[in-house]
Amino acid sequence: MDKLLIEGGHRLCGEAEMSGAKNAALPILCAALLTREPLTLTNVPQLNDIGTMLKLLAQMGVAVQREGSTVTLDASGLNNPLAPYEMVKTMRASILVLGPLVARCGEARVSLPGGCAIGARPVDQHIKGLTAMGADISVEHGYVVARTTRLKGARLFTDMVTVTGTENLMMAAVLADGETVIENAAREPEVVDLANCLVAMGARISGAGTDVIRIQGVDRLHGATHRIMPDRIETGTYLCAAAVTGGEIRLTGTSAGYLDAVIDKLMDAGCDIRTEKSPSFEAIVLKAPEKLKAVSIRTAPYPAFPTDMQAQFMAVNTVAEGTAVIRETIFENRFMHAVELARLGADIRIDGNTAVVTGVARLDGATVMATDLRASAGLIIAGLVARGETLIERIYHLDRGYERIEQKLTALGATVRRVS
Ligand SMILES: CC(=O)N[C@H]1[C@@H](OP(=O)(O)OP(=O)(O)OC[C@H]2O[C@@H](n3ccc(=O)[nH]c3=O)[C@H](O)[C@@H]2O)O[C@H](CO)[C@@H](O)[C@@H]1O
Ligand SMILES: C=C(OP(=O)(O)O)C(=O)O
Repeated sequence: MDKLLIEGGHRLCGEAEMSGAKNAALPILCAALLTREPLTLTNVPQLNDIGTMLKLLAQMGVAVQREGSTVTLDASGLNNPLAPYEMVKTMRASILVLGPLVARCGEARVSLPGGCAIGARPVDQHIKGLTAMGADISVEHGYVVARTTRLKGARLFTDMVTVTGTENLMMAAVLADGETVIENAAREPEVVDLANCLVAMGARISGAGTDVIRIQGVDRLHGATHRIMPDRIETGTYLCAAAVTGGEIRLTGTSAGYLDAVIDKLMDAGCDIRTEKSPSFEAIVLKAPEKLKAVSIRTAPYPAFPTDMQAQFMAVNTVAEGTAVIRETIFENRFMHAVELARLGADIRIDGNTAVVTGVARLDGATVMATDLRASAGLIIAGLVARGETLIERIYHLDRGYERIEQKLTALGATVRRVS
């Protein structure tokens, strides 16, 4: 099993290009199931989750062509509306085939998904919404089994803000009969990116990016070409890595507009951040202070601070001046990186969904274990600033969500090596 060996203490300086967003690309790949015509996507990141999703779609009968970061999907031959456990056990986003399959085929058999073990992560809201639209759904032997004639538009209210729930229901609604209104919808930029792609395919959607999304069902969608939005979590991760090492970096291929909450906190920590913008280009430039100040955060749905950046900020706070309080309100088991950070000498106290992090003068390299995707990112950030060598085990999590991370970090001046 691959491990990552980091020699800490090098400032990150220079330029890195950010990739397309995993959490936008995954739902948008599933949108290809909604049409018989080809969907071409550009800026698709090369990640294990993307590979898994493409295999899943291919075994359903979708023709997949991939050339670098461009993927073309042709679902005219869709003939097997099944998502088997073996293919979906590593990936939460596999549940996103459910809505499109029910809408297009009138049936689906989708294994309950796996993904990061950061909480129970039920899919009851997806099921509740599809049921309200007329699907007959049962859970049998670990599979969601759905059947319907044509879905009917409905007024849907999710009990909590759910990102993939909103995406699944929006994809189901685009081919439903009549109007669907999703209330309490997720406002994440990835939901908006999916809506933009669906609109390019002929869907009628308004309100994406607000908490009420309206969808007028159409009889069919057509092919389109769509560019996947930049990965705001990858961007935030590199900003934290530069901040913690006292570095100065310029990130291209990304956009500050999706990162207000994260950039605000880094500025509170003392970083100097500016954006360079022209109609066709945007870059974010960060210069770290001599000494970072502790910053408290509370995770919540967009536009508030993202849970997917919580581990990285915990790592930043371990060496900042002062004490930070970190509240995780989205996932009940997303502090697993704390005990691993403690191995490096971090001072962290956990009480329920709250972590109190008191900055220490320095971290010391040690062997640690990555427990999920963003925990891995948090450990890398800590390893970059720790004295000596840090060995991170189980980095397969990392390969689900960060494209060419060793190359990008190395180009910025880090000493990072993958070892078996
Ligand atoms: C592939 C993808 O886009 N993953 C992102 C997505 O995950 P994902 O879409 O799985 O996360 P949700 O927004 O659905 O989860 C939010 C909360 O709602 C709960 N819930 C959700 C659905 C449901 O039917 N029932 C229920 O109880 C979850 O357990 C969690 O506590 O949004 C999360 C929150 O921003 C991010 O951390 C993930 O990176
Ligand atoms: C939790 C994440 O991914 P997933 O929802 O795919 O498990 C993430 O991207 O941080």
